[in-house]
Amino acid sequence: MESTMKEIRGCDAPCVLDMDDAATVGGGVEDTYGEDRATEEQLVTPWTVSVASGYNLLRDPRYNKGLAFNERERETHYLRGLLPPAIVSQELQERKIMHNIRQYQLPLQKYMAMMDLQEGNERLFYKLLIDNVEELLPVVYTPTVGEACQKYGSIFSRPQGLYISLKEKGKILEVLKNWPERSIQVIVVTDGERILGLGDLGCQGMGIPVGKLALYTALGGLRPSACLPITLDVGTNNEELLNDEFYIGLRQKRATGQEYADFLHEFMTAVKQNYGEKVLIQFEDFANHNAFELLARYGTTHLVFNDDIQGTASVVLSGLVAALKLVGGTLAEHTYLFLGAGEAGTGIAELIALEISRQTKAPIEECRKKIWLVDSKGLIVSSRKESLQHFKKPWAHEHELVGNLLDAVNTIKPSVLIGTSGKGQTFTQEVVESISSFNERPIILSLSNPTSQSECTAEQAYTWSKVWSLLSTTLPFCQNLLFLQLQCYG
Ligand SMILES: O=C([O-])CC(=O)C(=O)O
Ligand SMILES: [Mg+2]
Repeated sequence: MESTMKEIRGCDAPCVLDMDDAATVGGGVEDTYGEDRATEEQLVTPWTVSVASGYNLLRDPRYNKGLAFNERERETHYLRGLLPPAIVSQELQERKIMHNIRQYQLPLQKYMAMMDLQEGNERLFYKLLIDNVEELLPVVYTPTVGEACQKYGSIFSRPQGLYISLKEKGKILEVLKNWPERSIQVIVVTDGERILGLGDLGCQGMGIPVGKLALYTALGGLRPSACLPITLDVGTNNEELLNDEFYIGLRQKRATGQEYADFLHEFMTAVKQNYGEKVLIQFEDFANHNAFELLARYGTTHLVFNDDIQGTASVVLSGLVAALKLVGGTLAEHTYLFLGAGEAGTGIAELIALEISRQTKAPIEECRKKIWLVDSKGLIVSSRKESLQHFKKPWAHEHELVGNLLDAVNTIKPSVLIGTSGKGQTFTQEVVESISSFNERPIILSLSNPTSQSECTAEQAYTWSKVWSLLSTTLPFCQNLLFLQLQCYG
């Protein structure tokens, strides 16, 4: 200690840090943290254990209660004078904020108000979300979160979550240690390359892990402090963002190949080192070309889950099982046609096939034949097999080439039509009329989101089909299904 202090202070006589000594350095004001002794080379780290009180307590979202602090709390936590005299219960504060939020015309304004609340008074934020889930879920998550991510740079005020960029290569473990919480149970991580149906939003994808974890707390009961939203910034290929003066991420093209793999590997290793074996790492909104590979690569060494491949699939399968109670028949008796053969499409298709196989005891290869997928080049058929990405190959059945969705509907004659294409307005009137012409009760799931990317709206499907009992839903509107998904985590 003596020699360290001597070095730091650069004095000849032995120096020991004691209170008298501390009081004299820096001109009479006590140098509690040794700041006067810090040099460029050797910073002083003020390790302390502190109890939040007074001004700091009001600015700590985890403990702040706003005007709900009672007289006794105001006294014991040094809050006198820092708050106006009125004591306002949490219930009344909730009513006031809901009233204010309802005044906003634009969903994005409501989103910003909710994020402000999360950053200012976490308990009130979750109370609002839990008590008004139908109204606020589409604000905090899809569809509004999509627009928020697109404009994240412009609306950015305070950082949420942990940003790990290529600049932190070689130091990811240190970055994780900067996060204030130690007992993390769930990490939702994105690299921002496929944000909902909106594509590459780079670093601005942070809205997704933040929003999703807010739902896990509100609906799944996870402690907020156990949740860690992370965005890996490996660059972006979105030219508009690269040229946007308000963009908050690295201004470079995406890292690919070995550089990307090494960065991800460092991240995965550091997470396990810092939080242990049991931390759940949820991959969210990675592009197809990385999502399947990451899940396969880390499936045996880490507790991993890909929401877009596995989460959406479990929600949709539960939706179908519920729908069959209305529509009739077993899963095996239906024929499925997907528009979109990416993570969501192939993930759902595989889970349906697995469930049919479980129910009928038929081999999975046979069960897959009930399911057809259309991608941007048309129906996936065996003659296209060579050129298909690996995750599409199991769906290349024997059939002649079919170039578009309408022709595929007319030849395959599905009873279930599922949209996972990320392309808006692709379930056209003709498509809906066609499927309704040979099904008394077709099931139409238009899952792409946000709403601008939905294959059709529920209203369009009902209007065009003229079938009273048609079951139609779009992802932003099927919150009851999302709730089921959350229960799986909870
Ligand atoms: O968050 C959802 O429910 C849907 C989703 O993962 C996506 O579209 O990427
Ligand atoms: Mg997703």
